[in-house]
Amino acid sequence: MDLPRNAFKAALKAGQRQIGFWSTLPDGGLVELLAGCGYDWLLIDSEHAPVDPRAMLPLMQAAAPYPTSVVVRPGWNDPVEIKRLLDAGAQTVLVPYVQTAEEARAAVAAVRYPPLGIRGVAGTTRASQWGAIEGYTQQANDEICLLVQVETEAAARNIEEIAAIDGVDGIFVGPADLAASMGFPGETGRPEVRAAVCDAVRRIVAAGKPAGFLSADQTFVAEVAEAGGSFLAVGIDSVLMRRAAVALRQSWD
Ligand SMILES: O=C(O)C(=O)C[C@H](O)[C@@H](O)CO
Repeated sequence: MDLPRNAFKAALKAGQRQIGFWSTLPDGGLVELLAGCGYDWLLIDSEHAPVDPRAMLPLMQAAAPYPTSVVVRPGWNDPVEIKRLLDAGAQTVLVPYVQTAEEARAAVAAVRYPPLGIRGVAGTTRASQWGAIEGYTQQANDEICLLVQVETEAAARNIEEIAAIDGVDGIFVGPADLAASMGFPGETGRPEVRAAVCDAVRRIVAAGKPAGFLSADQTFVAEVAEAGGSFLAVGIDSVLMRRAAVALRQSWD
């Protein structure tokens, strides 16, 4: 059996825009539904969702039959958590709250086997199809895609240094945390925040790395696309569900 090719990593490298969706409600049926909706990538969140690596596994399995690339977000830049997600079969990881080149380097080390990194080597895991993928340990680094999240003013100041780290395959700008760090918690729509996000995206692209973003506000996503953003999550399950449910109820007032 061959190591599955990481279509998302290849698309980013080729400069192809990837439209994604954000999954925060940890239910296999819902993830399966979303995986079949035609998005290029589906983020399964564990930073802000009650999902540990054990709970992540059935969610990844639910998405696996569909032509969407699964991106998992661990709770933190933690090599132990990242290792367990990779062993469970994740190939693309979005690491939150990376603020410096040193933290980016640590994230790279967490996803790579030695001698390039510190990922622990297991004899057999789901990632290697329980050993059916010959040479998994030798090839795995090539197909793992590491995305890091820049989401504070300090991190934004360090974009060029973070982008220069070999092994960082893309940089995602988190608008909610960036807004909070700028002193505007909960106000991602403010002009200052939008300008800061677009400036970060332009600098990431100028530094030679793909830039990512998430918003349920399509105008904001369009601004970020115009600034050069290429992996763009355009919706969040909980937001979509609540908006639709409230609108339906209101249609009966
Ligand atoms: O800072 C952000 O924005 C993100 O990191 C994304 C959020 O975590 C996501 O849950 C949407 O609010």
